[in-house]
Amino acid sequence: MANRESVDNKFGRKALQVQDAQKRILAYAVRLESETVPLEEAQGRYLAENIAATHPVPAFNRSGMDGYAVVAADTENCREGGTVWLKVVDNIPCGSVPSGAIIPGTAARIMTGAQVPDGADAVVMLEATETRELDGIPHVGIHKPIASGRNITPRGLEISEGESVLPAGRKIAAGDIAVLAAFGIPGVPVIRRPKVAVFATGSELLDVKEPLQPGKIRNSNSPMLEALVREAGGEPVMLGAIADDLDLARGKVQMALETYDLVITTGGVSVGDYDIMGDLVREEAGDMLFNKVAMRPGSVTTAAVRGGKVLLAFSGNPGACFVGFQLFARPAIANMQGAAEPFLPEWTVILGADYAKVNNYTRFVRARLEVRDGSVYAHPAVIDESSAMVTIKDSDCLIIVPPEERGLAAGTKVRVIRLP
Ligand SMILES: Nc1nc2c(c(=O)[nH]1)N[C@H]1C(S)=C(S)[C@@H](COP(=O)(O)OP(=O)(O)OC[C@H]3O[C@@H](n4cnc5c(N)ncnc54)[C@H](O)[C@@H]3O)O[C@H]1N2
Ligand code: MOO
Ligand SMILES: [Mg+2]
Repeated sequence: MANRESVDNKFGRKALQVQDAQKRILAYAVRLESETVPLEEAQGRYLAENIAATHPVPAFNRSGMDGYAVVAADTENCREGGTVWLKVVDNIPCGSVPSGAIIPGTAARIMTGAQVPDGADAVVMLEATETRELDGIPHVGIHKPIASGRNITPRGLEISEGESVLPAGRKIAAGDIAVLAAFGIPGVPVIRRPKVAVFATGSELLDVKEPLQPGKIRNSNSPMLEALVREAGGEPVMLGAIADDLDLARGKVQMALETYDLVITTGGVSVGDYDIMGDLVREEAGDMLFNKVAMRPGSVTTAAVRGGKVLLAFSGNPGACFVGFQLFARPAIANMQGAAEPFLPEWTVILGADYAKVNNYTRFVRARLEVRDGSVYAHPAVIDESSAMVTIKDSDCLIIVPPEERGLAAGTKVRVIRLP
């Protein structure tokens, strides 16, 4: 009788919608602690705190040209084609400060990026000037009037002191690095990378170094997951592959959940005789978040929580494992790093070829994006089965095919998840 019940339980899975499954995971895959990393190691990390400008940018009125800082009103007098001669009273290379203010009738030679002296309100570029000495004193000749403000970037134009510039949860890219450097932040507060344990189950699995044997395959999912974890900002901890043995898997899962922040497995989540991961999660039903999702591939994706840690058990089928990672593990790893937006971006694009498969579950079809005549097309992979491995490498998006569709014609607008 007990046996009968467990069989019913195994087959009678209730499918959750993808978004509900994601919500359940994110409720447990929460932000980790922060740490400080050197600026040169901050790229790709997520900011732990809001960063405010420590000074205005620019911090002083800055010359945008090599030339002469002048009082613009002085140049009015050359409107009729004449030349105005101004006494050069200062020389301001970049990195220096003016020795005094500019008064009408005087000018300062100034280089791009240097601080504009008080009193000056325009910089005339060198090419529009001539120089000569009058009574042994250098003078600059200007032939055309210049408007007040020309070639000067005023203090605080880009940002004022104290203004918020980088919000917490932002993924640090090159432009952010520039901002952090400019504001003198050599140690950047970021959320630590989650340690993500990965192991595969399957008595058919060989290591990459082993020769192929009859009936066996090399474990390609583990190295793929390792790369995906790293791409998502996690620190992969590779725990190898184990045979389809329930006790072995139980021990491994327990150790991994105690030691690491997140555990990902691949294989053995369906209803087959050796699908031990499914059995393992069902053993302690209270911990299960779900064991079926209304999606293809990866409908058998299973998730559990133990001691506050999340276990994501993906299908062994490579396509399902890949899609499962993108939909569930990537947002979990991003959320644990405090990402403001843990989900991959969705775009609306044009379907590049007919897609005839119909399904009562939402399909996530691996596809390749192409820009043609300024429009973006998504071309579904010819072989997109859950079990197909080789075409994963050709996909840079997943087309979302809703369940009610009766097949989609080329030219239809479709939503895609843009892969990194
Ligand atoms: N009677 C039913 N059979 C199956 C169902 C079902 O609902 N009823 N679901 C099918 C679907 S859908 C999928 S997806 C798979 C899920 O299989 P498992 O998650 O149990 O994975 P395995 O049985 O371990 O392996 C499936 C397939 O993938 C290969 N594999 C496994 N691990 C790896 C790895 N690390 N690297 C590369 N390839 C791997 C394995 O050799 C199998 O070919 O179940 C269907 N069956
Ligand atoms: O879970 Mo399976 O991948 O739907 O084909
Ligand atoms: Mg199986």
